Amino acid sequence: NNKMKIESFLGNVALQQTVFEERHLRFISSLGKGNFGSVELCRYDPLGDNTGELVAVKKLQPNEKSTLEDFKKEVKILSIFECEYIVKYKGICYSTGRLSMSLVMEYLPHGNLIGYLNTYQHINTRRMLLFASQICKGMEYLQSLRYVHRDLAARNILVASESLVKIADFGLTKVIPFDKDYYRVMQPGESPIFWYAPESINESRFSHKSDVWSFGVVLHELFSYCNTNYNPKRLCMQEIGHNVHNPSVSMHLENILKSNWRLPAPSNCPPEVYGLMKQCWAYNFEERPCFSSLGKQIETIMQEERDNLKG
Ligand SMILES: C=CCCn1cc(-c2nc(Nc3ccc(C4CCNCC4)cc3)nc3[nH]ccc23)cn1
Repeated sequence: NNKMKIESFLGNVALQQTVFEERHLRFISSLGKGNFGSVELCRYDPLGDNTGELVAVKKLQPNEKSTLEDFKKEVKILSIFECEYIVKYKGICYSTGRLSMSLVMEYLPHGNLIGYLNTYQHINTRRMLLFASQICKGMEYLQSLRYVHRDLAARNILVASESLVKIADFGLTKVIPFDKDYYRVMQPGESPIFWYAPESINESRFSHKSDVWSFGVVLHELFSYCNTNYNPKRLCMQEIGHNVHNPSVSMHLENILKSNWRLPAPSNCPPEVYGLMKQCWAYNFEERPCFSSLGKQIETIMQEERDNLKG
């Protein structure tokens, strides 16, 4: 049993469990809800003089869907990542008494892409492509560690500055087993099916190529300025018919995708960018590009934008 204790201690040390003391975490405001929990803005102020740093704290809301085990997995996953395009892990906070814990992360001041693009409508194509290439690099990094995000969407992309975005919310992220190239989930739960690849809708099959499909939907959200009138759910429901209700929505969605309907090109979207989206939305996952190929194509389009601007 001592061996077990030593292993678990070393495990924690290896995880750099930077522990934040709850009594120094001052609540400031609520930032949003993610998978399995809510996120709050806090100041970690051990000196008590308001000189402490602002942090984003994700509190686990233990309920039937999410358990402490799921949350510990999310913490473990995020604590491993070292990538400028993935929201940074800072540590954890054990709550005294209550059998719960919180995940402490860097605070990104501009919120998620949806709020940001609704606020700043003047973002030009080059800036959009810069954001797209950063998300692509973050996804390439995830893939290099055999992780599938499973919930890539503009709501889960945070804005660090006017020239940097980061991927967040790894509540649904899974590691692909070494002997397969996909992950099958048993309990689909409340799935964001309008961001899902056909094989994820039909067979709950998730892979790097299903993340690529979702990346195409994020591109569509970006170039639609995350306008709620043209968001993926609304556009799909328009096509399916608003009188259709769960659970047959996924069946109808699968049918229109199979008959080759896709989200329409956003207005003023450069044709080569819509071409990228269409590549991501190949019905057969083997025909979809990988993130490194997408990254290179985006860089090329950015270069053409630069050349055009020079005229
Ligand atoms: C993404 C996934 C879903 C869960 N989630 C994560 C966060 C989050 N947010 C922020 N910053 C932030 C800054 C300003 C605003 C405001 C609010 C009022 N209206 C305008 C925008 C909102 C959020 N930093 C973070 N670091 C790590 C997580 C995180 C929030 N929700």
